[in-house]
Amino acid sequence: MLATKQLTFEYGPAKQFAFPDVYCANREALLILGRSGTGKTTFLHLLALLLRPKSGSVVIDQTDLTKLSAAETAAFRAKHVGIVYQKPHFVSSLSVLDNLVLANYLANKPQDKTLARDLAGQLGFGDHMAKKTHQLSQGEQQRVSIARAVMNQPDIILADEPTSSLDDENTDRVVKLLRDQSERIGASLIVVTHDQRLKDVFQNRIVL
Ligand SMILES: Nc1ncnc2c1ncn2[C@@H]1O[C@H](COP(=O)(O)OP(=O)(O)OP(=O)(O)O)[C@@H](O)[C@H]1O
Repeated sequence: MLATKQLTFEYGPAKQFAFPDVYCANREALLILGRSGTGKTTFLHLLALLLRPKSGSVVIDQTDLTKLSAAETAAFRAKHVGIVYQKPHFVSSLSVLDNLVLANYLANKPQDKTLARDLAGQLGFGDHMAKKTHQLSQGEQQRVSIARAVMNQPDIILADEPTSSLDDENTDRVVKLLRDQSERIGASLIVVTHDQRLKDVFQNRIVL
């Protein structure tokens, strides 16, 4: 479960945000729609406490992230939150497999290569595990990002514009993968996007 209350943030006096309260129960999905520049990435980064709000709270299950220290927040995030970034961030010197198990390492969990291979099979990049991530197509990298986001069976999956550069067929595929994976592990799924194609796929949605 993720719930926010009265979240505000500013990059400076000229760029201030007051975000609507959101609630997403376990196993549910929430779509946050907004045009370019309305603050979607900023909001998603606040949900993960990658940015610290000026005021307000972000509660995941029983924990108010805004009450944690920076070190506690990083540890909590690594264990409980899976993030699919707008642009995938990988360690370029590592293989696809090692990028996946790195998520376990960062969460202080045993490296689960069996799960990594299972996910790669389900998401259709099983043949690429020994390659470096830059040797994969953009769509393949996106699927690796989704796999990495679920490697620690997180309580919350946050996805930033996961379909913006994809054609209709791959958009359907990526949305299905995100929903299947989050349902499989019982996580809450929150997607921020300007992609109007997604608005009919998600029952719960808010507009920024
Ligand atoms: N580090 C920063 N410093 C100052 N302003 C910023 C910073 N990051 C973002 N902004 C501004 O805040 C606003 C919201 O940015 P954000 O990236 O959250 O929007 P977005 O809705 O995700 O946009 P897009 O759909 O184009 O990715 C924009 O006007 C942007 O220029």
